[in-house]
Amino acid sequence: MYRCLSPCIARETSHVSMKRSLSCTAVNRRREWSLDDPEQKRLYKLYRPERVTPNKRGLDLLKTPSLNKGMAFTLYERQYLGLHGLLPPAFMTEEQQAYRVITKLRQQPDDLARYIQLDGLHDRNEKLFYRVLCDNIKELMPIVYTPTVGLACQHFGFIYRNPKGLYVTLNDNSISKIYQILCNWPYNDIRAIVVTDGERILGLGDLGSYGIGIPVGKLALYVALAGVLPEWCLPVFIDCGTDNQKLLNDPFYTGLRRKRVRGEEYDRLMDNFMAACTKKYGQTCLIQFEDFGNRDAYRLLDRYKNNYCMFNDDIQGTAAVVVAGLLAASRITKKKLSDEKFVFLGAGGAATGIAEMIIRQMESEGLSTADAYARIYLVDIDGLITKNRRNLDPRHEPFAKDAKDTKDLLEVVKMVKPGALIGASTVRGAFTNEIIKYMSEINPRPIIFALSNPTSKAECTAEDAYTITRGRVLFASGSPFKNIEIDGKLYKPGQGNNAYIFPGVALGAILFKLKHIQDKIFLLAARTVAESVSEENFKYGRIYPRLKEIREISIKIAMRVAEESYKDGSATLYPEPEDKEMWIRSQMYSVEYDELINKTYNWPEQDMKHGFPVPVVRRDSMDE
Ligand SMILES: NC(=O)C1=CN([C@@H]2O[C@H](COP(=O)(O)OP(=O)(O)OC[C@H]3O[C@@H](n4cnc5c(N)ncnc54)[C@H](OP(=O)(O)O)[C@@H]3O)[C@@H](O)[C@H]2O)C=CC1
Ligand SMILES: CC(=O)C(=O)O
Ligand SMILES: [Mg+2]
Repeated sequence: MYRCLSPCIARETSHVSMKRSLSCTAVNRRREWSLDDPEQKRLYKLYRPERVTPNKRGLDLLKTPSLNKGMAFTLYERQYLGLHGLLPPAFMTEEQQAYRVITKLRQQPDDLARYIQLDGLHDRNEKLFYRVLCDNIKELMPIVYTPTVGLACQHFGFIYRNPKGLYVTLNDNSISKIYQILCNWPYNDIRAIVVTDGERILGLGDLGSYGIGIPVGKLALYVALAGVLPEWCLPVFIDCGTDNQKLLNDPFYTGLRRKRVRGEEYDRLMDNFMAACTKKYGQTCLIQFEDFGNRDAYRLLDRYKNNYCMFNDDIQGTAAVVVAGLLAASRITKKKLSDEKFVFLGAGGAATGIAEMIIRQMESEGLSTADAYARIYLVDIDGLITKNRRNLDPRHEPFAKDAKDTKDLLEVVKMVKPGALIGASTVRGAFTNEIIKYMSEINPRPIIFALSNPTSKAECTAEDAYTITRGRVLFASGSPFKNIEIDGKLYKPGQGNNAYIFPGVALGAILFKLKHIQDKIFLLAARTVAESVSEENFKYGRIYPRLKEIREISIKIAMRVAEESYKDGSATLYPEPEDKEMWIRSQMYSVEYDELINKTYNWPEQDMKHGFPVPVVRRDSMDE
């Protein structure tokens, strides 16, 4: 029985490093791992990974980022693996290397230079890249993710060095052609894809193929914030053209130089892509949709969500993180969500997704659906969404109000008197000082979320929100803001970003092999994040946990995903792990270098050349 399970759980690492990763760091604070414990030994044998010694040597090994350790290769490894003399004679531990990297990063002139340095490290030495990222998540998340990733995407043609994902274009519009492209990726056991067509990159609009930086950044967080193995991850850009004339004129542009295709041809490309991915990687390969334009985001989610293991992060992930923040805030305001009124600036994928999840939460608190809709006001580029509006999007219909048409946000806020004002509009500074002041006059603890990314698109700054309300605001922003001191009190603004949600949901979906991801999973994730907000966080006016806690939160989310998904039959990993936490932890990526040589293995004669073993794949003797 255990044997038949192994293909779905095999992973490329040594059992030595697995033992180390299980016993190391915060990952295992609650339960000490020991093979002396018969139950743990049983689980270890059940879930143990394949033992692989790399079949690479010499320069080839140094140029393989997943195996390269640079000057951390020991003398023994240098001799056995044909590296002797190829490296400077000194040795450096991974820790020393990480210190060298962070020191250099801090000396870079700006964030784009830091992004380029980290990108180069990612290309050369994967473990060290993740080690530095994990050890300095608060400092480096703004580099590999918003806001700097937005800047990197804008300059992508100029800074491009090495491919980090796959490009599927209109010229490959058949299942077999896309399948062939997938076969060109160096890893076969892909379990998670993040895909974009680049039409709405953060709040920066259509960046065409320069948008590939977003899937790359999101997947870096899969690894850093949820311990998903890098070799399971695949960033994909779907190139169907761009309507950004500046890019079409850009000599460095990396994508198809044509206007975006819409309609049937676009849909066929997306359908073929989904079919090719599942044909190659199986029905449980997770596909996260990221930064699609407004006209496609919801449409594609509705089209695929029941047939594939997929979700739209901007709609569902964002909804969950905002509801988490609102639930945490309700512990301070002492008001349930169903007691509040909400005004949204923006009515696109993010805002509508959030509004719909708030409705679900209000219903669970006992409010009728109609009453719940009545409490939410949406304002988009054409103003307040009212019943007078022609060609109303069916999704917006239940939110439309019997009210006067206006494009003036202050007027809407004065009319509604909301407890919470939420921005997902990409309009910098739309929450004017006057609006923030009014919010603080009508609420003892006004809730103001400026979610638009990157920082340059935020509806207001943290400084304005805290200063104008004299620190009473319950504030969150999509991109990070610096701490603020008012009247001698320190405020640490929280980041209302889907990065609290998607890594954990993905971890659960991947490890428990979900067929599809139901909406309720995101509400569970929201509650899990909200429960993780401590009184200590509140002390600094923050309604989200610290970024460095996300890895543990991801495990909790993954456990709840599993529990829920076994109940409704969407989890397909069998036998069902009894101890789900142990199973999750045992599968997570360790940033510590693996030992590349199996010292206990008795090398047979035919595997020896010049007195050294030729590294080959071997099963570890523990199984025998
Ligand atoms: N913090 C987080 O985790 C996340 C943040 N975001 C950010 O939220 C923003 C929006 O994302 P998303 O909803 O997916 O994008 P969409 O393009 O789907 O929606 C943008 C919305 O803003 C509206 N809008 C544009 N200009 C104005 C204006 N001048 N006044 C009022 N409304 C306006 C648009 O109206 P219309 O449709 O009429 O043009 C549309 O409803 C982005 O900046 C994105 O980076 C997104 C996901 C997660
Ligand atoms: C955070 C994110 O997903 C966005 O801004 O699009
Ligand atoms: Mg996004």
